[in-house]
Amino acid sequence: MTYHNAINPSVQAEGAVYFLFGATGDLARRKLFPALFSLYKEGKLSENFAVIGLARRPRTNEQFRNDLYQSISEFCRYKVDDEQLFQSFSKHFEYMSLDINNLDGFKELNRLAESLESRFDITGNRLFYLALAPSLFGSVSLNLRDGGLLHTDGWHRLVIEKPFGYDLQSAQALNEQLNEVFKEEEIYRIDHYLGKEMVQNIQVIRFANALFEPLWNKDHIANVQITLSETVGVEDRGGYYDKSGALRDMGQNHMLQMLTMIAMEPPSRLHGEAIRDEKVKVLRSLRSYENSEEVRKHVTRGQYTAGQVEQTSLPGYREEPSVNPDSITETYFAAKVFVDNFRWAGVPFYIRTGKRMPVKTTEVVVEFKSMPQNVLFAKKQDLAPNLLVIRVNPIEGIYIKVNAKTPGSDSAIQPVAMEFCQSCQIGLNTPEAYERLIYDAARGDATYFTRWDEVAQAWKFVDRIASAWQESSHDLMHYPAGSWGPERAEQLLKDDGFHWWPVNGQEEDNVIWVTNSGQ
Ligand SMILES: NC(=O)C1=CN([C@@H]2O[C@H](COP(=O)(O)OP(=O)(O)OC[C@H]3O[C@@H](n4cnc5c(N)ncnc54)[C@H](OP(=O)(O)O)[C@@H]3O)[C@@H](O)[C@H]2O)C=CC1
Ligand SMILES: O=C1O[C@H](COP(=O)(O)O)[C@@H](O)[C@H](O)[C@H]1O
Repeated sequence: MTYHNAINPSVQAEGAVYFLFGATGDLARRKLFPALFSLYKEGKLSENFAVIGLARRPRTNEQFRNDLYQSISEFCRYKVDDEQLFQSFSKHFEYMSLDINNLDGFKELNRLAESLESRFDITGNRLFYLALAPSLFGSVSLNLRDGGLLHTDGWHRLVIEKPFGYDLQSAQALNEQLNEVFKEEEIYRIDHYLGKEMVQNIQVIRFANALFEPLWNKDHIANVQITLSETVGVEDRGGYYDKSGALRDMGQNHMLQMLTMIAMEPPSRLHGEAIRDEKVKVLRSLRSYENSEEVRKHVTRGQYTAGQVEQTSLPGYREEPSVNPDSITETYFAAKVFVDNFRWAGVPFYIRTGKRMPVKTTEVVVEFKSMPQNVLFAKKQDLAPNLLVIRVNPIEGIYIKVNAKTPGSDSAIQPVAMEFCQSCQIGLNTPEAYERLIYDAARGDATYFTRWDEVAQAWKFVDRIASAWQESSHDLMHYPAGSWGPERAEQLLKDDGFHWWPVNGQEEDNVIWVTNSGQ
């Protein structure tokens, strides 16, 4: 079963020129070059492709290909052990120094693209990847049009990075700018979490298992917990992050997108648009907090102070060199969210994300409602609820927690966690999110990119919280680096009789593990 646009997953992407704006930047180096190399190595790129790296600083083609080599050696999941393979890959790469405000430069770029199209037998398909600050997106698209780069017979696609705006209003303005040049179906808005193996697997786990789907509703599910914790701090990204904060950086996009994957209805057809239609319905059903008091009741925010992670002493957020020393930006938030539809009425979705947490992990815990107390269990032992845990990162896999008789005892009951650890499989080398997403964009499959109406709905929800926070910062809590965030975030669940389940293998002592991980 596939949820792609009926595209054969084994096909090669059509020939195209990839215009990589921001080719000297961090994203290109750490993610995009390695992703292109993996696709090439796996035969997913045909020989009819060319990549033009674009940025202001001067680089010869030789220097650029050297950068490419360094980046792949350091960050790619495949080793560059075959020199001949790298040579045949890198000959598709050229570099041009271009300031995106220089229209004449775009005309020259068009000439370079035409010559590469003729050299590599490419029929006019052009993919423009903007690994640039979002403030440059509008100018680039206008100059692509005015520089004549869209006058070819093939398709034209624009891939853009996050963040898509700062709030609904700025996102709308950006979208209007892009729409002057590109149609919605030509715009591919990246949310790299949608390219992650286990995020895509959520649909299969849900819709391909009779064990789960019939129970996937308010009658059987007590709550859902989504955790995206990071050990890293803000480091040198303060210029961006201090204006953004955790809510905009992770909440508006990755967290709400994961929530939609958990909460959406089955799509009516196996088609990308049908899936995106269902996701946007979830976003429309999010209960908007009525006033600032409601926001404060349901959402907790925090900022890290100095502390320790893995025995290393770390500075507080305000001591980071790239951050304003009086900053009130949140590096953590946790929220209780409701999806007001028939399926989910009354079920809390608890979401949390933070920097400088004790572990790096992305996990979804689905907690099922408890069984009624049963006379069979004479000792009146509390039964642990069943859990389905979807592990997205760093371990990829799932486990379910059930109750079973403690071996050898008369009636004692013990939780048993049965795990399928996908990333522990020997020889399994899961594709990186960016590989899937570049490959999908090259094949015209926008399923795992965010559509404008999804982005707009997500901003509506987030703007309500952000505007309440703007009124006063007295609810900003502090937490030491290396902790799980403010105590108030625990209370959010305690008030409802729940608690955050331990993540990332930090399970309770009394659980029996049955796992394929070999541990
Ligand atoms: N880095 C990451 O892990 C992630 C990044 N992103 C997003 O990706 C985008 C790029 O991020 P990142 O690579 O980290 O940023 P960097 O600051 O590392 O790179 C920015 C790039 O833009 C180029 N550039 C800047 N101004 C111009 C201009 N006027 N004309 C032409 N090129 C220009 C720079 O090159 P030069 O100075 O030579 O012109 C450089 O190549 C951002 O939107 C970011 O939010 C999203 C998720 C993760
Ligand atoms: O988009 C972003 O994501 C990263 C975390 O991504 P992951 O794939 O490593 O989980 C986060 O560090 C960054 O602040 C944010 O902009």
